Amino acid sequence: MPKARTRKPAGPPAAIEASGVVVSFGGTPVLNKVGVRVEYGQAVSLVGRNGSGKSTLLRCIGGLLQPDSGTVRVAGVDPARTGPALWRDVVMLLGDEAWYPDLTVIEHLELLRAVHAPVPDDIPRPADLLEAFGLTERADVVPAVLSSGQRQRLMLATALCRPSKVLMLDEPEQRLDTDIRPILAELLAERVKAGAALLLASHDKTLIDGVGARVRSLDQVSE
Ligand SMILES: Nc1ncnc2c1ncn2[C@@H]1O[C@H](COP(=O)(O)OP(=O)(O)OP(=O)(O)O)[C@@H](O)[C@H]1O
Repeated sequence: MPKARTRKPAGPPAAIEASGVVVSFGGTPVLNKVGVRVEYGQAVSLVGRNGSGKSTLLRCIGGLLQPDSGTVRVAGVDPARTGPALWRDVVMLLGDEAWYPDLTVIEHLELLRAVHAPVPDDIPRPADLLEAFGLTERADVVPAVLSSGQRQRLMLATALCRPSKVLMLDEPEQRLDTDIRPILAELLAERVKAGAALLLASHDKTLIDGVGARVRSLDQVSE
């Protein structure tokens, strides 16, 4: 009698898994069967020339864009079809800024911490994050009066002041002075060390090396 084939039990789902992703805009292909996988405790950076589809892939993984075909899973679920429970553990900085015009810089961080309470001790406190990002002097102003680089720093502080298991950041180094980049890398590396999955779209060597990211090129797959 033939032996019954034993199937290897499936392990826990990856933090991020995209496979065979196809996206076209107006008939022009942008992503042609692209995939990426990020485990918890890992960092991956998407690289590729301008227009190679890095932001488009991030938007698919963030559930903001439905691919023409292919599979996207975040923590094992389809991000386009899931409820709020998944998003509580996910930080996405995909380019769109959104502020409460009547809340100060530090109040934005305090609000996020209150929503995510109880916040574990390994998550940096608002005052420490403002200091790390050089915003201490700006703690009590509203975002509208910040420079664009200061708003980018605040955006990053909001991403890091709350617990998360998955972080997706599109060019987080944009508009940052070079002296802030190693600080950002260190803060992100701490999150990865604590078990979070980090998916970047970035060519910044300080950031890629600082977080120990594996590089995933989108050029190779589109050529
Ligand atoms: N909503 C849209 N409608 C039409 N075309 C789009 C749309 N979004 C992106 N594209 C096109 O898809 C291609 C990939 O864009 P995407 O922003 O994903 O590239 P990228 O690799 O992130 O580029 P960059 O390095 O310049 O940030 C580009 O040609 C862009 O013009």
